[in-house]
Amino acid sequence: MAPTVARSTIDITPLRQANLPIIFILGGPGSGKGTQCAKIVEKYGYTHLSSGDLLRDEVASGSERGKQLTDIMQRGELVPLDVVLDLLKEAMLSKLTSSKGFLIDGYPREVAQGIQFETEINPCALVIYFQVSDDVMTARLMNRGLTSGRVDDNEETIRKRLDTFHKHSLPVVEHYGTKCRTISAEAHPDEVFQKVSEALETLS
Ligand SMILES: Nc1ncnc2c1ncn2[C@@H]1O[C@H](COP(=O)(O)OP(=O)(O)O)[C@@H](O)[C@H]1O
Ligand SMILES: [Mg+2]
Repeated sequence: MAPTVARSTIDITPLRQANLPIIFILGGPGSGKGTQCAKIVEKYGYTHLSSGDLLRDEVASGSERGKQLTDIMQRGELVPLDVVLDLLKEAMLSKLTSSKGFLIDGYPREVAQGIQFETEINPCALVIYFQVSDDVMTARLMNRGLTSGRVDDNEETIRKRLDTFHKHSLPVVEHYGTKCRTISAEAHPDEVFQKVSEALETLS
């Protein structure tokens, strides 16, 4: 049964008109998206929006919408795409005046999400995909799970998240074709960031 989660109604005209660069950051769980985004924010002044963090914040807020999300996330499944898009729009609007652009981390999780985002907001300027083997992602997440307190950093849920990623998110990489830069991300974070910087500098 498809879960129902409340929608919001907000006017995003200012967001569309500002036309700031939008970069989708793709990669499996534990591929280093958060780590690299933090470095991009520091060097380039972009705003980092992690769909996972926005969802977790919404859950933590105790709102009705948050309660509806909790069960879905604990199962390692994807939440309804409209809800994630609402949260992203709200966050982007709130950062509009202070931002040089947006890093959309962990989104789109599936092709339909990307199409909906670009139709309702603006087309993305670039897509970066961090490529990491399942074994390395699993090891990193088990390690992160020791301290993260995240309900989904456990072996069972990690396996499901990897499956979900392969099934729904790899087609996104293909969908974006030459707009997507694939970066091998098993090396040290500084080495990975070197390649990220090169990709970003093709934008300006
Ligand atoms: N290049 C890297 N090499 C080794 N460990 C990394 C690297 N990038 C991230 N990590 C570690 O792997 C875990 C997952 O990274 P994170 O940035 O949270 O991934 P994601 O946001 O893609 O799920 C974290 O514990 C992080 O410190
Ligand atoms: Mg993350």
